[in-house]
Amino acid sequence: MRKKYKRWNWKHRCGWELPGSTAQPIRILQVYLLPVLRRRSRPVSVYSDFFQLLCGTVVKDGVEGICRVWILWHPLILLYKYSTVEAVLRSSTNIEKAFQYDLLRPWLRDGLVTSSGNKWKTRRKLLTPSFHFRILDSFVPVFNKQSRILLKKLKLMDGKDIDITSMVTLCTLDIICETAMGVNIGAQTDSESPYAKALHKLGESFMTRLMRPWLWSDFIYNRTSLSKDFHENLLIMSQFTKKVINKRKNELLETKFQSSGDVLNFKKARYIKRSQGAFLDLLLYYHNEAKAFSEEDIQNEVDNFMFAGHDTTAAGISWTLYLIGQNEHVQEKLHEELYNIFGNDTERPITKDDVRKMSYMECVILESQRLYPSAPIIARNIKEDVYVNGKTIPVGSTCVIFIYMLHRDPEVFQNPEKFDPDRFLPENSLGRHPFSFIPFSAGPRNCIGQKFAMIEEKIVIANLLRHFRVKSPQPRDTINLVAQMVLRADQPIKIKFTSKLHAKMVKE
Ligand code: HEM
Repeated sequence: MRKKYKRWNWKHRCGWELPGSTAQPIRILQVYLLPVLRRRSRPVSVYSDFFQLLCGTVVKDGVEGICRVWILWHPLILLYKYSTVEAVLRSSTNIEKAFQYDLLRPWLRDGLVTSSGNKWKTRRKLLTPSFHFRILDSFVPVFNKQSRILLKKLKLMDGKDIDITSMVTLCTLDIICETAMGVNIGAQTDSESPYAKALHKLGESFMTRLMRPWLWSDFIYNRTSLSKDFHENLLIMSQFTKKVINKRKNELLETKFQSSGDVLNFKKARYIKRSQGAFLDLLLYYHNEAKAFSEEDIQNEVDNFMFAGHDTTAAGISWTLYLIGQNEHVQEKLHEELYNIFGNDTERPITKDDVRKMSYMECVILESQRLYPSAPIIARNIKEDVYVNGKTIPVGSTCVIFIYMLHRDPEVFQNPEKFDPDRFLPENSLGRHPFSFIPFSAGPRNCIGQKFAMIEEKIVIANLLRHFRVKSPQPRDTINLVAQMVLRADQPIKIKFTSKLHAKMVKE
């Protein structure tokens, strides 16, 4: 008991010593908690106010990249400069996710996103080969196929303002289902897909709970209708993944028995070389041959890929298209790059070599991730004291890596609000600190899917720009941001797609 008190006292003393404002809890109450309790405003606008409050607090009260915020009795330490961020992310001890991630546990269980300690280390080592470049290359046809379905749908809406995020999300969902599980759920063509709906609702329920601290207690939450809905959707989702896993397992076992020569040579490399739904196949290899994964473990990891791998890329693609539609000269340069690769051929599927040639496209995607990082905030539970700029961040506190503000550090990115993809040209990136731009996080717990995401984004955007010119009618300063599971706008992002042929005729 005394030990616990001492630790509590130490944490609070350190909390008070770190830069921050004493008036801040009152602002949180005013801006966030009371409106949510009174239910007077749309939740999304309250979340947006809260996000702005956090950004404002950091600017006003933070010192040298650290800002302490009290959430009730718990100090939250916001870090937003490369020097402070590096101290936490580089550590091999401070790899445990913050307690807020525990709210995801009923969904993600002990998968890669939420696990910690030795379990996480072993899993990460086993799963890294799933993102081998050969496997990623084998996904290129899926990226092409699904982005062409999106293209066809957009062609039917030529010249109209379209809510881009919802359409792109269905496309990236189809992509992750096909690449992670080897099944096409056809979410783009069947808007009633029960799996897609359940996944979407799970995300919403999680956010609703996260933003209401009184629901963090299981005792209270389990008595609400929100929890009932959450568990109903969870059941739909897990039944679906279970079915897919069993089917694929039986298929692989059958192939194995048919060609008995393979049984003895059932090596990982062969699996990687042959697999179609590679993530699942590799997991099944670990299950069948190496006995390293139970069926439940496989399901956990598939659910984790589904969670981490589609909203993030959808946000990335949507914000990039939005920014392209706002910047005519950037769009011009992109069209030129695509013309140099494909000429006038708009139909040929994109190959892995084409992807490597899209160097300006890469700068555009990275600059979009700088301004609108899909994951604007991540958090760690501090397991070992961290010393930064002569200050101590004590064991037991929660560190928030504020990626959104980190990417706006004027000492690193001059005129930070300006959209300027040239910042990422090799000559302009020289000497930039590696922790000053981290859309995929950094250090041992960085994003395992970052190469996957970059290839996917390039192919989807390129396939659209080979056919369309894009225009974004909403100016940037009219869009408020909301940090939900990914960074979103508080209103649908509209984009007008005009087929190039049509655009040319209008010009003439
Ligand atoms: C633009 C797209 C993406 C962005 C910006 C992104 C960003 C991130 C970030 C910031 C983290 C660290 C999260 C944390 O510390 O809490 C992360 C982790 C992770 N991401 Fe991504 N991600 C993207 C796409 C993907 C894709 C496509 C996949 C899978 C196919 C994926 C799988 C994962 C997994 C499994 C983790 C947990 C890794 C670990 O803890 O070892 N991500 N991602």
